[in-house]
Amino acid sequence: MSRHKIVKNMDLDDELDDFDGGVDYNDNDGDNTGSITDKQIQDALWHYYYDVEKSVGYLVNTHIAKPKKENKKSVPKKSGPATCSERLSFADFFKDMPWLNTPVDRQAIFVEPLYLRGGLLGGSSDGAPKLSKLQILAAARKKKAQEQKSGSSGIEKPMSDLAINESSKEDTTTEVTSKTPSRGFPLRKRKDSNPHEKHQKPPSPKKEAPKVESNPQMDLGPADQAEPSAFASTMFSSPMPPAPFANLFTLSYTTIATTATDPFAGPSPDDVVIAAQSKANGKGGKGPPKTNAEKKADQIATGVEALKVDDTPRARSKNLDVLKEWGSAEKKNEANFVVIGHVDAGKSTLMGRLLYDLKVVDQRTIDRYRSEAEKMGKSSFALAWVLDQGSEERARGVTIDIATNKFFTDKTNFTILDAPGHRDFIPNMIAGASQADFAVLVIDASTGSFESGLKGQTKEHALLVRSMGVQRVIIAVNKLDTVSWSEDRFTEISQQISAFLTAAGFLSKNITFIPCSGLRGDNIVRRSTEPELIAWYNGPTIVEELDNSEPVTRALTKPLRLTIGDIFRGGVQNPLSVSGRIESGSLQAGDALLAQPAGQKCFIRSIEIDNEAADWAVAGQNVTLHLSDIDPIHLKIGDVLSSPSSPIQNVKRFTAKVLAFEFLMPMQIDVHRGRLHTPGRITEIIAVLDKGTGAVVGKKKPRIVKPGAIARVVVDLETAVPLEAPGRVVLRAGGETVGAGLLELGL
Ligand SMILES: Nc1nc2c(ncn2[C@@H]2O[C@H](COP(=O)(O)OP(=O)(O)OP(=O)(O)O)[C@@H](O)[C@H]2O)c(=O)[nH]1
Repeated sequence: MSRHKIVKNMDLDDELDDFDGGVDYNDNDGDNTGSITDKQIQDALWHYYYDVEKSVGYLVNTHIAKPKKENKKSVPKKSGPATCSERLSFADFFKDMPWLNTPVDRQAIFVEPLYLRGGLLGGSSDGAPKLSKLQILAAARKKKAQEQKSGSSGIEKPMSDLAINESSKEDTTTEVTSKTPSRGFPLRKRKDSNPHEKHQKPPSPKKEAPKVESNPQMDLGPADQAEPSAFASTMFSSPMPPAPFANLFTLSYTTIATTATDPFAGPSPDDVVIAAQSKANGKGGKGPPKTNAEKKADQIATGVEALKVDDTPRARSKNLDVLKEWGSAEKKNEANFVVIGHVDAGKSTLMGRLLYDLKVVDQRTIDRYRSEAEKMGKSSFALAWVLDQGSEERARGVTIDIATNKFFTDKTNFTILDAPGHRDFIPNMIAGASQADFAVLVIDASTGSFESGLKGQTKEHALLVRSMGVQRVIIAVNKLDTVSWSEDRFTEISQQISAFLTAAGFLSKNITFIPCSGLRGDNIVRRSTEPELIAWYNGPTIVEELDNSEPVTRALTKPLRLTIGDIFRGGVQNPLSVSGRIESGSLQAGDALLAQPAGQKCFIRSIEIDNEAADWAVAGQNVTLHLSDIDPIHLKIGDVLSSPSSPIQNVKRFTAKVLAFEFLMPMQIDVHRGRLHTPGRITEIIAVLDKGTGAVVGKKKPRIVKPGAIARVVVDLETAVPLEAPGRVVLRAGGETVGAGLLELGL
């Protein structure tokens, strides 16, 4: 705790009550020596860090024991110890400290060595220092360089900052060649030897160091002066250092009494440490200004960080005609589907079963999950663990983030995007839905669960995927084993959901219902053999229905767009990689990319598709791109990569045609587009539109839009982000989805 905080927390009366010390402070015998005021006591305590004994000693010496006259003599114009606002000399402050009472005959005099001590750990002091060959070589080089340069203002290469050892050697050697005596301790680099500072400031005429009253034997030229430590700065900083040398420190131990200033004028060492710690923890606060050494260390660290990426070799483009390559390649359909539905509907279990029955996951893995899940008392979640890999997801039994997995049928390569059902994780569900070609909506058919799901996320998820452009949905009427494979229950659910989905804009031909049990594996990969079920259903399984999907149309000829879904850093071969689905266009190794919103250019070093190297990729494919020529700080999840020749623009304002999930009015919102989300505000409602024709209905500029209506709204964002028509956006406020729709125009 800092001194100031300690003082704040102290009760002065308590502190005084604790001490009697044999002195009667109220004993006023008419003499001034006995009348010590509260202020004087408080000042004494403050002055002596609440050391009661010292405070009393001081008060007794000053006001009681010594005659008034003498008192005045020793502390002129003062009736107590120096207050905070008054300057206090170190001689006064430390006068009772033993180290300043060293008898004169025992005081040491510092004698400087004549030459720099060379060799290991200073080496022998006989004669001239022994220098290494490297030192001699460096000295000769330095001397030559100095002769060639006029003055001392040459600009060093920023790279030389990285050669810390080398430069320190050079400094030392320079000392030798110029016969400047060493002080016997390592010298720090001077402020004006920082090349970055030289770039910023024009060279200025050489200035004289300020004259400080000191022992001439101990005088150091500014070039030799080390920078003070934080503690030294606090305790010994010169009272009025001229601005240019404010950060230089003179080790004038013999002048302490004359150069001392208020040691508490700046932050205490504790405060410095606390500020540094809180800064390191990212807990706000600007903290104390950085010393030159710290700034330099930062610059070097930044340089090294930047080098890591810049060092990555750039790939040469093969200049392929990617669309031609794509046309002649052997290819299968590729489809991404998102699995949606209310929490605990059985989404992860169903997908785990699908992967298990298709042998994407082996028996041993499932057995391991089962025994681990049993230990946690969650044995029914073993199949869900195929997708729920996070420890928190497993402990809580809920999906938190989108889980992806792949499987292949004869016709199609599928990517599963298993979305979380819990309302708290809707933003992650939106991210998954934004990459999906179609959706599998899982409904819990067990008694009561279907009904609560309808009130929960079943409808919200379905509306969201429709608003995000998904046209086809397969409904898995799940957990039918819990209702004895009841056809009535299946029919009831199908009718209600069908009515809702068609109202939400899905065409009947794009909606399919399949009765199933993910836990048991009925109608997932294999057809059910349950007599009660096969008595009334002999339609396709989930996988058969997935495989019946129409091939996805790809926006191959449109400009390249890829939203970053994940970022990987620190790989040995690939220091920076990103993954995501190519929404439109194509790319190849060696291509330049523009990362928005940062506006930074980078290059594709190499490409991976399904963990295999590839030369190119096209819209619809999920890719991992290894990048070069960009600092990772310019990239984050949700950013968009595009081609520099037809870049996506950052917009701060747009109009959108949205379906209102809740009442809409001018209000604060969050705008979601895939993984990207940013705060903004609905600033204007332009009109309410007819659902079928899109014509304006009612009066223009209404003040409010009812749930279920479609409206054209203007949205202003806090920061510009990459958005363009006809992108899909979701508007959320207070943890609820309030609307979703089509971006019409960036303004
Ligand atoms: N009886 C029965 N239980 C099932 C079936 N499918 C899933 N369950 C159980 O339902 C519970 C929830 O399953 P999950 O797969 O985690 O549900 P989820 O929809 O993925 O949950 P979130 O992702 O957290 O929303 C687990 O205890 C499963 O064992 C089923 O077909 N029949």
